Amino acid sequence: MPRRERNKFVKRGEILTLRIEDYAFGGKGISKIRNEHGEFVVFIPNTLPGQLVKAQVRKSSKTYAECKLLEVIEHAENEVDVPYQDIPGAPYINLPIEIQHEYKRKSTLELFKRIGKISDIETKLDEFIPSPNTFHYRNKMEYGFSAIGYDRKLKTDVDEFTLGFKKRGTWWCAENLDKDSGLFDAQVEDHLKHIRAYCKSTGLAAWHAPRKEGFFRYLVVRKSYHSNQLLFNLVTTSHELAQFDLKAFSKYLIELFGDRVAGFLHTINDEIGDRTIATTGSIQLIYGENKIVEHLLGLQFEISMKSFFQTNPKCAERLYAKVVDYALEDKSAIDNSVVLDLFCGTGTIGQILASKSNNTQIIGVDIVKSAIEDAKENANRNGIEGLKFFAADVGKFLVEHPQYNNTIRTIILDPARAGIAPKTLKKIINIKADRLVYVSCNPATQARDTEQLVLAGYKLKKMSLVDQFPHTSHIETIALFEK
Ligand SMILES: C[S@@+](CC[C@H](N)C(=O)[O-])C[C@H]1O[C@@H](n2cnc3c(N)ncnc32)[C@H](O)[C@@H]1O
Repeated sequence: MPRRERNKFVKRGEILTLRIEDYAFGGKGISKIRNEHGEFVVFIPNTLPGQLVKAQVRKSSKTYAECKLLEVIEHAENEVDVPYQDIPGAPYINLPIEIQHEYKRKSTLELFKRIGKISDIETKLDEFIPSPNTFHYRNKMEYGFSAIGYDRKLKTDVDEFTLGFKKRGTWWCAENLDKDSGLFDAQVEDHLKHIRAYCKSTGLAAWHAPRKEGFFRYLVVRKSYHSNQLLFNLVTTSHELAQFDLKAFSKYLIELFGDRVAGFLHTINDEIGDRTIATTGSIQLIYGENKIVEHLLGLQFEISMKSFFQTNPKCAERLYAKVVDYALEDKSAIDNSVVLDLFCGTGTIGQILASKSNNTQIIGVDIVKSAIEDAKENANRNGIEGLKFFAADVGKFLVEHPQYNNTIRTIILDPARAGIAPKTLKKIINIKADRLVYVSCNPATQARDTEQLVLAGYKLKKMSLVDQFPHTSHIETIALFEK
């Protein structure tokens, strides 16, 4: 057996000090190590060109290494101060938004060239759409309780009742959020330290991730930009629930936020894994309503805790307007036709499209039951007819409904970050629609699917990029494919 060649540049686990030279898709900074053996590429997520960073080698091959960021030692020249607490969810908040846009535009197009094999992708770019709000744009935040905190001065873990976010690169310890992060609601985040003090004063423990025990797990908050109201969901384990007064906690929330509190829910989650919290466990309404209402492009949408809803609703209006523009570009393929809205969530896109077309029947499919229930209620509330919603896996749904093959002209696709499963994509291709309007929150999976769609005879006609998530590496894309 050939001996594995020793890496001449880095060792696994080694801690390096690196200057970031370039930016790759997904927020990976690129650094290069040069020595007598040549040049070696190192990727470090959440870093920016110009920064000097300390990073630890996680994986390495003959040609490149992947590192974990430990610390930014020197900031880049183009970074500016902002009056917010820095959090792992906003690694680029110090970078002027125009520069963020440029990095996102360039790296996304490169991805479509490399993975999607679209060599002339620049000519397909229709528009780069910025978010109307650069700060305070999110409508949902998930704060975690932790029995292990982090002392920034001492640079070490400490036993401390914590409420905030996981420290970057760790799963066992968190950092308190003491003030506004600039991403969500300033009042909620300025009061988070008071909520933490209230919970701590009960004597019940915060979740201890290594031991997998504790009472308080998460606090999830949803906000409506239309009503300015808030919906709270406290996630705890069940063991010491008798010692926690849920009604008193809802009163405390009302003391802090007054009539902004639309409702308070309690979720029991005894699972030991740190999985998505708002969607697991049994959920119970303690106070007020279990939903909030958001307005988008003149339509109303009720959103429950478990349903997917675009995180930046003001920017989602721009995203949806573009999706509908692409769909309506060939109105003959929409009016008096059946349109599939696959991965439809709460049915937002289908409803907006139906409200702007004539005699169109929209078939919405999503795997989350509560999202489909919300979609049906929303369509009723908005008085839009001609919509049918199904709670099902898209792949299974298409097998069970062969009547759509060869009869559909337009399909809207908006899958989750993992993208469309290859078998499901084949079924979608088999429908033989003329046009696909494909929305994605993960261009890497969309670029992968683009190659398959082109092989199946589709052409990428144009695409737009939407900055739904300022200060992160994420970008939303809308691609129009035609036969
Ligand atoms: C990015 S969201 C799109 C939601 C919607 N278009 C909107 O803008 O509100 C992706 C949706 O895909 C759904 N989903 C994920 N996997 C699925 C599957 N295999 N079959 C059906 N729906 C799925 C999720 O529940 C989620 O609502």
